[in-house]
Amino acid sequence: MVSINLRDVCLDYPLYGAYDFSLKRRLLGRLMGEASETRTIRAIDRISLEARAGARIGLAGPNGSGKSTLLRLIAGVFPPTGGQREVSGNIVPLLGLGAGVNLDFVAADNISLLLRISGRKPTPKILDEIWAFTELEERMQRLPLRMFSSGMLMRVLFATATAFPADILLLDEWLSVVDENFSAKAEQRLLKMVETAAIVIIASHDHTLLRRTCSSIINLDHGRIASTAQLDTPVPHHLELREKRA
Ligand SMILES: Nc1ncnc2c1ncn2[C@@H]1O[C@H](COP(=O)(O)OP(=O)(O)OP(=O)(O)O)[C@@H](O)[C@H]1O
Repeated sequence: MVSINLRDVCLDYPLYGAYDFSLKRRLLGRLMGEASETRTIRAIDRISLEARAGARIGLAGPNGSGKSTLLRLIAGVFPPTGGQREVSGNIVPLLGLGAGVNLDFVAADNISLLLRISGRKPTPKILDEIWAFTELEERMQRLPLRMFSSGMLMRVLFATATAFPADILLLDEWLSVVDENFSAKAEQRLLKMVETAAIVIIASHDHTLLRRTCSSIINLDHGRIASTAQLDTPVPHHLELREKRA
């Protein structure tokens, strides 16, 4: 059964020596037995959340309130520092351009790697289908991702992430970099995934988008749940994906 169960999860980002940029001082400090200064920032603070099939959850809250971090935590990109995370079902995380790729590897190898990470076998047929969806030149498959523009990179990542249906779809900022032609095609594919996914969680500053799309909205503040609003069942298919974030 598809489900997400978070119990009192916390996530601390380590800020290694963020306040001391002197390597010499840090090395000397270590030699002299000073306790190493690893400060942390608590991005998620004891959040509990349950979601079952059919859930459409919006994450709202000001900049830095923890929306992206919570999505990454659900996706398994970061293990929680504390609390428990139980997730059943395959996750498609559309979280951002950097997630999970090695810019020095060629595009084809990155695609294979991403497929393997999500438990899929990168057969030549699947690789061809993914590349066809990107509409990029054939030769670019053999170029390192470092040489791709952000729009091209977005195409590759989007085509790969959405090649298979999702049980759990996680959406953070996305699609705004891609040009109009690709965006329409991507939007169609994504709408289909939103329709068919058992659980969808969307982080956004756009309250109208969240109200139209979600059945509940969780407001985050300083990494905590400040409030949760239950909404009437949203009107389906009205997801405007070309939002720009504040
Ligand atoms: N890689 C990181 N290293 C250290 N701190 C981080 C990192 N990423 C985020 N943070 C901190 O974690 C907190 C939550 O950030 P997060 O990006 O999850 O917020 P957000 O609600 O998604 O913000 P926004 O609306 O601006 O995208 C912030 O205080 C931020 O500074």
